[in-house]
Amino acid sequence: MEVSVFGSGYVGLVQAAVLADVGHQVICVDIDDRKIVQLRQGIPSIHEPGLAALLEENIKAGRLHFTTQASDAVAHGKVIFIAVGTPPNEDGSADLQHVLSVARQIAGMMEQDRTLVIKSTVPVGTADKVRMETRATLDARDKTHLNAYVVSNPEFLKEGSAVADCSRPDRIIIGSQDPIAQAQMAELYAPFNRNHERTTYMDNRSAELVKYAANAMLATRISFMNELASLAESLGVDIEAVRKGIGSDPRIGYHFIYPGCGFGGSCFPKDLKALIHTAEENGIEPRLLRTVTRINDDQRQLLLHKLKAQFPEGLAGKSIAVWGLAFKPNTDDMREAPSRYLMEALWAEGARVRAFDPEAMTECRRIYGYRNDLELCATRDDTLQDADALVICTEWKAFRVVDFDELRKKLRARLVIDGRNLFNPQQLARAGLHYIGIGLPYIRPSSASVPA
Ligand SMILES: NC(=O)C1=CN([C@@H]2O[C@H](COP(=O)(O)OP(=O)(O)OC[C@H]3O[C@@H](n4cnc5c(N)ncnc54)[C@H](O)[C@@H]3O)[C@@H](O)[C@H]2O)C=CC1
Ligand SMILES: O=C(O)[C@H]1O[C@H](OP(=O)(O)OP(=O)(O)OC[C@H]2O[C@@H](n3ccc(=O)[nH]c3=O)[C@H](O)[C@@H]2O)[C@H](O)[C@@H](O)[C@@H]1O
Repeated sequence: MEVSVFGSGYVGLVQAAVLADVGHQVICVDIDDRKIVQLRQGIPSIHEPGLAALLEENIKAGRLHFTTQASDAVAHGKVIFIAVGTPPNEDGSADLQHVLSVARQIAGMMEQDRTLVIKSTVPVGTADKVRMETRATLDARDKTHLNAYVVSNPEFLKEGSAVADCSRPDRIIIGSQDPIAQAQMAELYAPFNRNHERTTYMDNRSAELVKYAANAMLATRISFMNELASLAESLGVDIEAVRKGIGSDPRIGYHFIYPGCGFGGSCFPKDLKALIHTAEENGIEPRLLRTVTRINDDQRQLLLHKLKAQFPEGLAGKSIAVWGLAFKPNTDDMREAPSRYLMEALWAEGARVRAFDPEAMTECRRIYGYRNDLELCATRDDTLQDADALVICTEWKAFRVVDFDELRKKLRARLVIDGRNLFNPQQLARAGLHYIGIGLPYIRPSSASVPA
C-alpha cells in the first residue's frame, strides 16, 4: 500500500521503516532539512537498536523515501500518518498546533480521498477537530466531493526498543467508525496480525483515551513503587525483595515496578499533565494523577538529597561522577532525564560533574554546551578520576559489571549512590563502599576492606 508519514522523529521514523519493511511503499516527510538529508543516506537521526539496518535495507529496496516536500507525500499516500510532536502548553494541555497544521496542509493539497491516521498522542476530541478542519479546508477549495477519513491509531512503542515494539505490537488500536478507513487499516496492518488478531476497533474518542490511560497506569505503578521504596527504606526493608515478591503474582507482574530516581522521557510527564488538564476541564478532580506526578517530582530530587546527606559540609567544590545521562538505556534521548535534574541541582550547589553515557554524550553537549563544571569523559571509568562520589542515573548494561575494589580506591568518599538499584548492598559493603540505593537497607562497609 502507498503510505506517507508526516514527522520523522522517534515515532514517525520507526513506523515508516517498519511499514516499509513489511512491503509497503513509504514516503516520510519532515520540515527539518538536515534530518532529511541525513536520513536519505540511511543515517538514523536517533539512536534506536536495529534502526540503522532497517533504514539501509528498505532505502536500498526502494520502499522507503524521505522528503521535505509535503505535496509529494500527499500525492503518494492513500493512508497518511501524522506523527508530529504534541508538547505541553504552559497550562499542561497538549499543544496541537503541529497536528492541526499538518491536517490542514494535507486537506489543502489532496486531489483524491485520503485517510489521515493520528499517531501522535492527542487528547480526546482531537480527531473531531481534525475532521472539522480538513472538511473546512476542502470546502474552501470547492473539493466538497473529496473525503478525508480520520483514524485514531495511538502508538505504544518504548524508546530503546522502538523497532522491536513497532514490529511486533502487542495491540493495534484503531479508532474509526468509517468502514472504508477500517478496511484500509486492516489491509495496512495485516502483516502484523499473522499469528493472531491484535487489532481492536473502537470509536476515535475511546482510542484517544486508551493512549493516556496506558501511560498513566504505567506511571502510577512506578510512583507506587517509589513511594513504597521510601517506606521500605525507613523500615530497613529491601524493596528489591518486595518487588520480586509482588511481581510473581500474575495479576501484578514484573513490568514497570522498578523503583528508581523517577520516570523521565518525553511522554509520561507530558501525558500525565495533559490528562490532568483534560480531567480538570471536565470537572473531574484528578486526585490520583496529581499524586503520581507529585511523587515523581520528589523522586527526581532524591539523588541530590541522598548525596547532600552524606556531605554535611555541603557539595560546593565536590567532584561527582555521573553514570548514565539518557532517561533510560538504549536511547540517546535526554528529555526529562533524571540525570538532568541531578546535574542542574549539583551545579546550583557549586559541585562539578564528570559524566559518561554510552550513547547520549553528543546530546548532552548539545543541551549544556561547554562549561567548567561539566566534564564529559571518554569512558565510564574515567569519570572516577578525582571524584568524591559516584551517582548512577541509568541502568545501562555496561554499568553492571564493576570492580568494586577499584571504585573504593578511586572515590574519595567511597560513596556510591545508585538510582537504579544495580548492585547487591552486601557485596559493596564487603568491598568497603558506602552504597545507597532506592529503598535498599544501608549496610555499614566492613572495616577489614576500609583503609585506616
Ligand atoms: N517518543 C516516543 O517514545 C513516543 C511518542 N509518542 C507520541 O508521538 C508524537 C511524536 O513524538 P516523537 O516522535 O517523540 O517526536 P519528535 O519530536 O521526535 O518528532 C517529531 C518530528 O515531527 C517533525 N515535524 C514537526 N512539524 C512538522 C510538519 N509540519 N511536517 C512534517 N514534520 C514535522 C519534527 O521536525 C520532528 O522531526 C508525540 O505526540 C508523542 O507523544 C507516542 C508513543 C511513543
Ligand atoms: O507514549 C510514549 O511515548 C511511550 O511512553 C513510555 O515509553 P518510554 O517513555 O519510551 O520508556 P519507558 O520504558 O516507559 O520508561 C519511561 C521512564 O520510566 C522509568 N521506569 C520505567 C519502568 C520502571 O519499572 N521504573 C521506572 O522508573 C524509566 O527509567 C524511564 O525514565 C511507554 O512505556 C510506551 O508504551 C509509550 O508508547
